[in-house]
Amino acid sequence: MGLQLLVEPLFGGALIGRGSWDGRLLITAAIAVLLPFILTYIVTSLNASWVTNRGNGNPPAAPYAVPVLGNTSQFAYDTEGFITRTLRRFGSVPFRLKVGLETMYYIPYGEPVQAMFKHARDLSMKPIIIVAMRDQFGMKPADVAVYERDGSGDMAKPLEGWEHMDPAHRVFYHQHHDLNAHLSGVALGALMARFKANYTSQLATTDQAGEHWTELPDLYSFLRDHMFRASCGALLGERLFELCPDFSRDFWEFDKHLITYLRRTPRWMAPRAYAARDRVLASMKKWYTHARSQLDYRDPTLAGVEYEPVWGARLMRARAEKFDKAGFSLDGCVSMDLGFVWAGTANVIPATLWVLLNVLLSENLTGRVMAEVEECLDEATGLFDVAALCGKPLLNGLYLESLRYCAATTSARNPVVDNFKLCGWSIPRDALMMSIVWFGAHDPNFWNAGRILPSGKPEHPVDTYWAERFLEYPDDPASGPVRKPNHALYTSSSSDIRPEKTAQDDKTAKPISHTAALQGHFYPYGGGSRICPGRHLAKQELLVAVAVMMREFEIELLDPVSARRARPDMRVFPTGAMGPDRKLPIRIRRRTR
Ligand code: HEM
Repeated sequence: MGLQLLVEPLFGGALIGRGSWDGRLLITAAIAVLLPFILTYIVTSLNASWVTNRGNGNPPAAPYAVPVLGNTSQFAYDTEGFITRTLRRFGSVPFRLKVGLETMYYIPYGEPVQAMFKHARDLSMKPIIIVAMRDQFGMKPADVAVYERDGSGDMAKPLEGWEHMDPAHRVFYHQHHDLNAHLSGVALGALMARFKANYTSQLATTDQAGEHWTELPDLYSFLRDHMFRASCGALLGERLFELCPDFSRDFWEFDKHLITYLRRTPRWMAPRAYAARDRVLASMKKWYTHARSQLDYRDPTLAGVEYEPVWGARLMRARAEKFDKAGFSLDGCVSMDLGFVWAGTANVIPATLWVLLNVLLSENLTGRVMAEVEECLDEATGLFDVAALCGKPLLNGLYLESLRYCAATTSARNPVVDNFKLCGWSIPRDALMMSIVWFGAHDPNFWNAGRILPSGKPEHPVDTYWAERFLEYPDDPASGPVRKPNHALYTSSSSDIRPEKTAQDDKTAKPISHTAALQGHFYPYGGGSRICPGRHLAKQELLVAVAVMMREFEIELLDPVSARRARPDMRVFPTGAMGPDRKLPIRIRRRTR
């Protein structure tokens, strides 16, 4: 009877009701076709429950219905829905996924992901970096082999058994070291100063906006193109855009197709996607060839020079030298640096959009943001003081909420030791472990979602952007990012909650983002010793980008109803921070001062 209920909607109740021979034959055929899937699902579900209750050993496998394919199609084509459902089933128990011919281990938010970040010494990022280089950035097999050869880890001391490896071949270590050294301290200050100067001068001189209102088709494209140019100019130098004027257009076309590359869609099925990647790689190659022909990165007069226009940041010279010594081909170097440009821009720019959009959507927020921003302007230079911006409570809150709202970044590791244990579960050596920040960042039971409305629904559900979510206001016990157990705090009858905060309130607010408070629910930059090396740059760029945009222009959304409905574009989930799912037409004019 159960099976009949299942096949009826598929094969037509009328036919079955008639009781004809044809109908019965069809039912029998349908049962014969579906039975293996149903049985597979039942067996894998029972097994999952049994292993989960056992509480140790190899983590349970997520149930599936299709024998050989396992979870492949759900994971590849409905990642968000599938992982949400599976997390509901397993709670904080890590689980196995059968994707393609590989097994991966999904690490839930909370305690398990914190444990993963803590065990840096026993874990590596090698497999995921190789996958990204090969599938995303088009690295060829000979160059992938340079990566594969290195099992020495990314710490200064090589892993056991790798002590005698040629130090020049330790690509993971050099990359990790150079990124951390050149994206912090003095180098970060120099990078940021260039970003700020580039971006401020671009916005001051753009002919897309003047003293009269001009309509533009999309706020995101406007922001994206200026931020991208300023950021790439600061990192790779101004020659890049002189040599490749279409670099920005080609890059974002490439970025749009990222999910296609990650799904390993064959080239013949997605020729436009691969053509876009070919174009952006060709541009990077042109720049690389030019830089090599113009300036020897070993030139002793360049030592200590943070920036020159040919190679850009000192980091780029350091990378080129290490890549050459490791044995990468020119194409290999190009893929490496396309990866770096992508990491350096493709998350921070969408994250900036959500701050800007939400500020523009609310008069109250616009006023409060302008109040903070004005206090950070250095009148003498006409430029913003980055440290002052980073210290402003509301701006911090907007930045954090934006990452919570739009980031679907992945942290992946694999054990490099036998018998690796995570919260009591055994993960085999070399197995791929992964965790996506989105799920913890959207857990409705964890985050403060504001007051409970008379309808019983929260005022600021986790799938909406709430400017004050990360802020703790001393006179508002219902504030702060984590939902408190005292339900009465959030009921709308609680008269001491003022619906709208003021600039004065913001001065007293404290942004809360430390790991202990957020209990493994918020890791947009990953964590542990392999946390994103560009996180400081990202935060500073985002705040400067918003401040300069708000100070330079008056911007009005032409269709605020549609803009209010804009959500992260889930079609690209989980490739990183997601931009909006629609165009955001605006009118814009320069502020008169
Ligand atoms: C909002 C912006 C950003 C987000 C959300 C983000 C997120 C991440 C995440 C999740 C990782 C993996 C970390 C882990 O597995 O624990 C990562 C790695 C990385 N990020 Fe970022 N990132 C951002 C901005 C930047 C910027 C501005 C740069 C550089 C200019 C950058 C450069 C990198 C690099 C090079 C890696 C790989 C590190 C390695 O190989 O060890 N990121 N990022």
